[in-house]
Amino acid sequence: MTADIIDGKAFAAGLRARVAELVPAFQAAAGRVPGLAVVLVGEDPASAVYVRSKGKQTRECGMESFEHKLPAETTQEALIALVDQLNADPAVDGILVQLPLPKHIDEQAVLLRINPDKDVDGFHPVNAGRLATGLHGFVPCTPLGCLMLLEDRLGDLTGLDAVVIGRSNIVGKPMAALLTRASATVTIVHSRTRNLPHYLKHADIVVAAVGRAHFVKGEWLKPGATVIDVGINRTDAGLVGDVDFDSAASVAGAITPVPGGVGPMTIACLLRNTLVAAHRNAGVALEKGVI
Ligand SMILES: Nc1nc(=O)c2c([nH]1)NC[C@@H]1CN(c3ccc(C(=O)N[C@@H](CCC(=O)O)C(=O)O)cc3)C=[N+]21
Repeated sequence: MTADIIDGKAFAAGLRARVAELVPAFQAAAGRVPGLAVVLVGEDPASAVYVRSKGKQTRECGMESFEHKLPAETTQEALIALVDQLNADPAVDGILVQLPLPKHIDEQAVLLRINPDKDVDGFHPVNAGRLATGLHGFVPCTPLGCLMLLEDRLGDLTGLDAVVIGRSNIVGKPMAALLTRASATVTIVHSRTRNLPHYLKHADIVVAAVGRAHFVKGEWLKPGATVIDVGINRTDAGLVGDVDFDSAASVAGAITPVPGGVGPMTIACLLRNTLVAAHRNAGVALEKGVI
């Protein structure tokens, strides 16, 4: 193995510490701490683990966590009524409705109901539009975390060739928008791309978000590439990414592990977005670039 391991877990801990440092000044100015509401519908065990860990890390940063656990048979109307209640609650700065939702609920209808200024996931079309047009808004946490790791490793990304594998609204598309904003040259490839290795051969940066275990092979990579693995695939061998780690690590210059790479950054960026939301919602200034 020749690649450096990008320690997302350590970077995320540092980001959470910076969030925690900024909470007291907000509290002094606003007379309250930032609040994050997390809504979980149903009993999916993996989702329950994430929600617990979000609540714990929110409190550890000195912010308030409001956890709403609803039964799997909750109606869309009842869920939307809860979103309305959270939209109207001045103690709630950020709202996260854990995905996926049960089949009988229209996910888009629920996400559309969240006040875009409390949409710390950045999933509302208004925030997708703000990102696409260069306005202030909320950027989805996973791609934001990936960008932070890339800039920490590479500094200025101007002119670098970046390939994003995957075109989801949650990762691929916002990742491409962020890299474009950072002046990288961006290619999006996906399941229907012909000759995917052809595109990877020139990529200085690869972000893999395909949802298929061990999909990206080391032999496809440009030597020295920086590889960000967004995959979380549960296999018999445990949690693995979308990148074939062993072969990739012998070609790449740097690579994120799974676990301990992008996953912890997602939650840290959620707390970061909640802190930013609180400042905006309360009209308290936050120094530019401080977080
Ligand atoms: N509205 C919404 N927003 C989300 O941000 C959201 C969601 N729904 N639904 C599910 C996905 C998944 N997700 C992860 C967060 C942290 C880790 C994480 O910390 N992973 C650890 C390992 C955790 C483990 O061992 O299972 C790691 O990679 O090191 C993973 C995945 C957020 N999601």
